[in-house]
Amino acid sequence: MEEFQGPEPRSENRSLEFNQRKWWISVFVCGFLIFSGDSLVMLLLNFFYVQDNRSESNQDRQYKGTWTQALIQNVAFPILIPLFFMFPSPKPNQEPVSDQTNNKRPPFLRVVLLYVSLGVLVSVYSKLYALAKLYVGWGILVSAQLILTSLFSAFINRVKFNRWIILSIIFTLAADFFGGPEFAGTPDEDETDPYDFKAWLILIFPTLAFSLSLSLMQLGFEKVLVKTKRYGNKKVFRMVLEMQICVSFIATFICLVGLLASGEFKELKGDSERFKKGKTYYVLSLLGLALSWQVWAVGLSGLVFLVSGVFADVVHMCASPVVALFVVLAFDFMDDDFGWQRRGALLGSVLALASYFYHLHKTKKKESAELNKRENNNGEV
Ligand SMILES: Nc1nc2[nH]cnc2c(=O)[nH]1
Repeated sequence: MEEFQGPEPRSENRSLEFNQRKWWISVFVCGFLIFSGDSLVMLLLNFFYVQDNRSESNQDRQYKGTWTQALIQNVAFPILIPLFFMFPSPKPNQEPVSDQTNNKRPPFLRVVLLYVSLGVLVSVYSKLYALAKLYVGWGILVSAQLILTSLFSAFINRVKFNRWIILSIIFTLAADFFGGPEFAGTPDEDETDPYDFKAWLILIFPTLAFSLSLSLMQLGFEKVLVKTKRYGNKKVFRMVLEMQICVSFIATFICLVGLLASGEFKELKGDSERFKKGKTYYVLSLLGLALSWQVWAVGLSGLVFLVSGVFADVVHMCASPVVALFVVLAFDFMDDDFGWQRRGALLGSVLALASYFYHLHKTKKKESAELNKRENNNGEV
């Protein structure tokens, strides 16, 4: 799972210890990025929708502006380019490409195919997430996302589920269901018909695309990117930034085409003029949103790379009660408080994370014990 393999048998133990420490730090940093990204995005989204006066608009207009939001979710990827060059890259593997893989398709084509598929999935979930959030049913359905991620991970990534992971998933589902933050974009009067097939598709497709993208990302790191010559058959963090930049580039392109083709770009001027705090704040809030989405996305792909898609989704969903707390503190929404239900959800998040971390701790300990055993056996020979 990690990027570094100590070559000398004698120093293998110390190298493993060092790598594990580095790995734990990376996991905590990525987790922090997800929590920060989730919180900043929700605070800024609420600010945006409050300033945009949605509740006073007609129902039809309340569901607009979703291509813009989808574009904002992906467009700030260029800020990652300098970071990409700062991260070290291993020496490229000099072996001929055909020796590295039995697959007939050359690695370069597989990488392009991976990024294009992920770019399409990300654009689909960005657009539909922006739209689905405006439906009341979203709060109920978003929990299903983790179940889908688990199913995809079991079938596509062959992830094995033990009792600690299952316990973590159950606590996460409860935390997300009861601890979700208030969202100012939801129309006051929901007119969606429970039998409206289109509304169900709008709610189901972003969860499907999001869950599938996590599994595909994990598959990409483990089976495609490690096989490219550039990374010399190693897993390095640079891959996370490369994937994020390339996938966001494709998703940005698709969202831009959507924005132009739908004619939504014509509404931007009116939107900025209607913004209660004025045009400058309109631009600043979109800029802040775009940067926060990148913070979130790097944390998310980082955890997929370091652990798995399921773990990344668990951490993302466990952030809900914390985000709800920040929203309660920052806004004065009617009937929005941090009551016993949300406190319980926060406890659920803590237990979910504790359970998954305990599983990871046990896995790492087992790795060290196995190495010790191997070294002892070698010493005896
Ligand atoms: N579908 C989906 N899209 C997202 N975009 C950001 N967060 C989410 C999420 O939880 N689900």
